[in-house]
Amino acid sequence: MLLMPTLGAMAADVARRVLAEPDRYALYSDFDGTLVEIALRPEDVLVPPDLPMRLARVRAMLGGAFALITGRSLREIEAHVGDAGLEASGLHGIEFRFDDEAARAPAREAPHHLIAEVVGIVAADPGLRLEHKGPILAVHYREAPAAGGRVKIALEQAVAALRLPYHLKEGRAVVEIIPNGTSKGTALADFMRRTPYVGRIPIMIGDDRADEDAFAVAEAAGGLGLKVAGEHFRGGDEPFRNPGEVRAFLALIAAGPAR
Ligand SMILES: O=P(O)(O)OC[C@H]1O[C@H](O[C@H]2O[C@H](CO)[C@@H](O)[C@H](O)[C@H]2O)[C@H](O)[C@@H](O)[C@@H]1O
Repeated sequence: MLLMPTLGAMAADVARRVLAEPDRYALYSDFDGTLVEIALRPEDVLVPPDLPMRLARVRAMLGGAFALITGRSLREIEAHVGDAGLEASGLHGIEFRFDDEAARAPAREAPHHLIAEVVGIVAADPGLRLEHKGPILAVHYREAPAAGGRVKIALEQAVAALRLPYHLKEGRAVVEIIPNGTSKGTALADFMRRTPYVGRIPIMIGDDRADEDAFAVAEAAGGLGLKVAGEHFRGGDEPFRNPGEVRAFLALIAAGPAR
């Protein structure tokens, strides 16, 4: 028998509404901290073996209107969940994969002088880790929690001194340097203009600061931003208490309406 966490009232209500009228809704989900539990290092995340199949079923239930919106690269996401037939945006709105077209070419690499500065900052502080994602540089301090404040200041100073069109986005024990112009909000807006997402009520699920940009776009369009509790959202009233509950919510939708 499959043991699933009990869903909170709000998540259960949203699942009921989606199952009653699947053609009215478009669902979007973040990956880390939302579909999978946070791990010490990005490469350590554990993906439940049935997750890719569940994601594909949710997509089928919603007539295709289900996409991942993540800060990871699409290559990384595929390494973890396969392609699961999913449409997705990676790198905070820089990359996309749609069914009807090849992945858009990733944006240019971060400039060499920025990379050199950031490599220096990371090398000076034991426990920091640089995740080089092409256009985006992410500095992780999960293994050196006390370094978070000074890392942010050092990265801010580097971007300002080099006068680059980049901004910082703080995440869960990470600070990312991201080219200006895209976010998870622009990614969600991009999906909302396309078939089959267009005209549907958007529901975004996420656990982090970057997801708030997508929540704002979803809510402005009459939809919902559903928070997952963790280091960032800690109000105690989040619709999801952990990624296990998100997976249970998706499993309910994947199973379809009770007959
Ligand atoms: O948008 P997401 O799918 O939530 O991705 C956000 C960032 O997630 C990854 O870092 C986070 O998860 C790691 C694994 O659990 C954890 O070790 C780290 O502390 C978290 O910040 C990923 O490495 C980043 O590239 C993503 O932007």
